[in-house]
Amino acid sequence: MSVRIGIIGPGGIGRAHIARISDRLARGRVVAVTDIDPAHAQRVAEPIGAAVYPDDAALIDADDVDAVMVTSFGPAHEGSVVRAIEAGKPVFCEKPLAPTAAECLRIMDAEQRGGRRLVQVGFMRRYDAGYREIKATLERGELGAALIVHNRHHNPHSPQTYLEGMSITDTAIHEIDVMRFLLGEEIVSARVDKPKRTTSAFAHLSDPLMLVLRTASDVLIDVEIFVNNTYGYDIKCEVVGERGLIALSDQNATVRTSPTGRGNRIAADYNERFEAAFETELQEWIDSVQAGEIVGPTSWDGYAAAVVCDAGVRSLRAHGSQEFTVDLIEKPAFYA
Ligand SMILES: NC(=O)C1=CN([C@@H]2O[C@H](COP(=O)(O)OP(=O)(O)OC[C@H]3O[C@@H](n4cnc5c(N)ncnc54)[C@H](O)[C@@H]3O)[C@@H](O)[C@H]2O)C=CC1
Ligand SMILES: O=C1[C@@H](O)[C@H](O)[C@@H](O)[C@H](O)[C@H]1O
Repeated sequence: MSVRIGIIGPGGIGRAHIARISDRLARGRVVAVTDIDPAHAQRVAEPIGAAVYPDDAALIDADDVDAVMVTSFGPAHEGSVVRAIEAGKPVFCEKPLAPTAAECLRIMDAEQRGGRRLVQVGFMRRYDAGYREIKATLERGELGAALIVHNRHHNPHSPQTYLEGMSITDTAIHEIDVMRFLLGEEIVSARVDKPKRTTSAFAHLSDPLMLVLRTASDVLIDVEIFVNNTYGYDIKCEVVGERGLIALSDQNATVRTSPTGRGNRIAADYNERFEAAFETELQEWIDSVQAGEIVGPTSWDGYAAAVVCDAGVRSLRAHGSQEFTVDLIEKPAFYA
């Protein structure tokens, strides 16, 4: 039998996930929808024959909802995730698990009180073939130890609702998580430097930013964050090892040559760039729900990334260029 999924807040990414589950993935079905905008929920639910619920609590408690997806905006995540945990239902929560470490700690407390793992966080880059190849290469020791990592995270445009701080908590959080995944260690400090501002961003936003992180073993990581580059969704990651470099290649399988030169397309958005990763991530989540054992990125991973974000946001608010320590609690045995 298919896993019957209820989705809370199907905006941009939520609708893309519904399309994946309905058209391309196996063993899952979206049967319930809710959104803070009921007319929007109705529009999303109708074509897939799903039921509409007035709020997250009603959807979570519905008898025919086996598992919950939370794709509302970050500040609304904690309430829905905790409700799902308290109802004993597996919950896939888009990143960030929550925008601050304090909210993530409350989610972890609820999950531990319930006594079993129910939460998977939507850190989809862990499922990307390029990042997996980098991780495997580092683990085989072919490049010696990693010393420095350069990252680029560009978006073409950010909306007016994208506020100061989100460059860290909503955007660079992908790099923060994937650096922990690749290097297998925690980040211990964060600093934000502010370069010259672009004229393409809304006035309330500092853009671009440079986030500089240091890990427990002293690997230095930089993340160039630019969410109004005007040209595309551009992601780079290059690890400098003791005996060589390894980097993500451009996302395209082909390179086109024409009278204007040689090149490839830049992805327009996260769906185009990471489609394969999203599909693997969601299929593994559906299968893990069916198997009764959740296996993807945990609440601890969501919390550990949020603590780094907290330090980065503090540096940003201190007008940048000041390093802040990342203070993690001791990892509970529950998440070992
Ligand atoms: N993994 C990835 O690459 C991506 C992850 N995301 C994450 O997904 C989440 C949603 O992002 P988008 O889809 O871009 O946002 P969006 O603004 O397009 O959609 C959010 C939806 O949630 C609804 N909503 C807001 N508060 C709600 C509440 N309290 N209860 C129910 N519904 C509520 C809104 O009405 C809207 O339909 C964010 O946490 C974002 O960081 C978004 C894009 C890509
Ligand atoms: O997760 C995502 C968005 O929420 C975020 O706002 C963008 O900056 C990221 O590129 C995208 O992958």
